[in-house]
Amino acid sequence: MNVSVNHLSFSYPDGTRALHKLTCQLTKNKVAILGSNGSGKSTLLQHLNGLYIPQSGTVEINGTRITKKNCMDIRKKVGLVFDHPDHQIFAPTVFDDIAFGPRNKGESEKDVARLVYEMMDWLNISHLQNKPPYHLSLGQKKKVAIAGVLAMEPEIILFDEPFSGLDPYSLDDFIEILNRLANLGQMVIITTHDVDLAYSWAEECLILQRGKALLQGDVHILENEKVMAEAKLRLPSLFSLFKETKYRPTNIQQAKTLLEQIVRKEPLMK
Ligand SMILES: Nc1ncnc2c1ncn2[C@@H]1O[C@H](COP(=O)(O)OP(=O)(O)OP(=O)(O)O)[C@@H](O)[C@H]1O
Repeated sequence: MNVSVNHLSFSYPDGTRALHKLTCQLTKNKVAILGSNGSGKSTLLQHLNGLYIPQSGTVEINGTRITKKNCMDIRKKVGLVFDHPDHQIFAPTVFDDIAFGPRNKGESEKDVARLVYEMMDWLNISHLQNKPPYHLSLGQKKKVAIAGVLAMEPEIILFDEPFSGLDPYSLDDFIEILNRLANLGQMVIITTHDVDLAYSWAEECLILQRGKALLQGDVHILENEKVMAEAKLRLPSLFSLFKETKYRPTNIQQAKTLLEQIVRKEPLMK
C-alpha cells in the first residue's frame, strides 16, 4: 500500500487554510498522524478517502491520483471511521447499519448477510444486531461504525481519533482490533493526540503543524524535542524516562524487560 501526498493545499469556504503544501509518503501498515488541535489531521484524512478533492497539489492511493471522477471508487477502497460514531450511524438497527455499505455497493442480500455476520462476529457485537444504534454505549457505537466500514472491504482504513472517550479496557480492545487489521495486511492510519500510544503502536508517524508536514519517519521522530515543541506535542513518557540512558524502549513491555535486566546486573539497594 502506498499513500502519496504532494504539495496538498486546502482552504474551507470561510477562508480557513487547513492544509498548506503538505507532502508525505506513507507505506507502512500502522501509521499515526499527530498534531495539535486544528493542525489539519481530519482534513487530511478526508482527502485520503476522496471526501475532499485537492484544491491544489495531489493525493495518490497506490499510484492512482484522486480526482472528482474517481473519488467514489476511492471511497470504496479507503474507508474512513469518523471520530464521533454518531456521524456515520443512522439505520434503525445495528444489522441494517452495517449492511448499508454492501447493499449500496449492489451486493446480493445473501452476501450482505454473510458480510454483516462476519463483521459482527469479528468485533464481538453479534448480540447487538437488533438494537437501535442510538441506544448503544460510545465504545459499542464505535465498533458498529468500524464494522460498517469494514463491511465495504476497504484496502486502507482511516480512523479519526479512534481512542477518544474510551475506558482503558475498551482502549485495549480497540488497539487489538487495529493490530488484527494491520496483521491481515490492511494499511491502518489513525490520527491521535496520544503521543505515548503512537510511540508504542505505530510503524510510521507523521507530525503536522498548521496544515504542514513537520516531520515523518519511524516512532523515533517523536523524540525530536525541537519538532515536538514546535508541533505543541509533549515527548513520549518512556523517552523522557530513559532519555539520559542509551536505551530507547518504545513500549511498557520493552521497558520492563530492560529494567529487569538492569536490576539483575545491579541489584537495587534495600
Ligand atoms: N468545516 C469547516 N469550516 C471551516 N473551517 C474548518 C472546517 N473544518 C475544519 N476547519 C478548520 O480547519 C483547520 C484544520 O482542522 P482539522 O479539523 O483538520 O484539524 P485537526 O488537526 O483534526 O484538529 P483536532 O485535533 O482538534 O481534531 C482548523 O483551523 C479548523 O478550524
